[in-house]
Amino acid sequence: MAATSFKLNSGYDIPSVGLGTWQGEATAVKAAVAHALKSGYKLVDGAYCYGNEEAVGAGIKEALDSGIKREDIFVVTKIWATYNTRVAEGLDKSLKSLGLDYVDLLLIHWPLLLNPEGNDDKFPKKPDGSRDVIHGWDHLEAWKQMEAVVKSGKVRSIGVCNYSKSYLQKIIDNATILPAVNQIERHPWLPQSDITELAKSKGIHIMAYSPLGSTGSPVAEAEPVVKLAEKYKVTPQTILISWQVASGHTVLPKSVTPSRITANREIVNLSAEDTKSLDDYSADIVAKKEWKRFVYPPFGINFGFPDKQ
Ligand SMILES: NC(=O)C1=CN([C@@H]2O[C@H](COP(=O)(O)OP(=O)(O)OC[C@H]3O[C@@H](n4cnc5c(N)ncnc54)[C@H](OP(=O)(O)O)[C@@H]3O)[C@@H](O)[C@H]2O)C=CC1
Ligand SMILES: O=C[C@H](O)[C@@H](O)[C@@H](O)[C@H](O)C(=O)O
Repeated sequence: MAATSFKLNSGYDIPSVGLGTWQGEATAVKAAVAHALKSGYKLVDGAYCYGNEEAVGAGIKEALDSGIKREDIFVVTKIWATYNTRVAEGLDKSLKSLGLDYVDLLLIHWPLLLNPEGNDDKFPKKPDGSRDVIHGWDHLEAWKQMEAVVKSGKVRSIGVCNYSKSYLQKIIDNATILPAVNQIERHPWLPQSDITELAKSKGIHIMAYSPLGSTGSPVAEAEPVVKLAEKYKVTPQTILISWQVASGHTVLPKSVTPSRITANREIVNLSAEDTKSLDDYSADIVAKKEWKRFVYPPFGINFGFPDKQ
């Protein structure tokens, strides 16, 4: 039986599958969140910078009003890069938008600082149009503020996103509270095994984002994925999602299409042999440097990802 949840190092359980909400237009994402939670999803993944947290909150409210209990759902939000020196303030903005008094998991979205006094609350730009990055900022500062907000009772677990091996090691070496999670792009064309192995060795849970390859689910066309879909009589997307759960990761497929949202929760029990066949395909992609990273914003910073050196 495929895992329905995993235990975090914070002591809380995290569901194995959650609904992604990035790039979801307000009306569609409200309906998607309500449909997902009413159809059995237990986790919703959002972020301040997605600009749709009021709609996510409205979808959550619709589900709670239908009788679902707050303690039975797991809500994730992320501190955006303009708030990495104002974590408590960023958290309060998201809680207000979501209409909640706590979130289950708060994440640092990217380990850099965008100018908090810049010309835009989310995406400040320099006169030349490039992103207004404050260079020389130490991401440990944000982590210390994350550790502080846990005491507020507004957050149950804290973690990071997009931390490469070197960035994660720096947190591991200096943290009072270890991250519960590292949320990273992960699919067969970008397994990020170096980061995954370090995280697992320290009890840090991996959440796989863009598991389908983001918009248009391009990774669903990978031949080994298509073959396994035929074998298990499911869609390639179901194979991609099930592979993550079989690997011990929480997976965050995004959809605003009700039928797809329902389908994305159907996890198949991949055999050890079939899981390994995808692992081997993925390792071969890396060996041939044919990796594909679909989410890499133009921050102009080297985060230490092997595929970006
Ligand atoms: N921490 C971070 O920096 C990041 C976090 N994330 C999180 O991960 C989530 C998922 O990643 P995301 O990049 O959105 O994309 P996904 O990899 O989840 O792919 C989403 C795309 O696949 C389509 N799709 C979804 N299910 C199916 C299906 N069953 N059959 C066919 N097509 C399907 C969707 O279409 P449609 O919606 O039209 O149905 C959409 O175009 C995000 O929404 C966000 O919550 C993502 C990126 C970065
Ligand atoms: O969470 C999804 C991604 O990280 C997204 O937040 C970024 O890609 C952002 O749109 C940006 O352009 O910097």
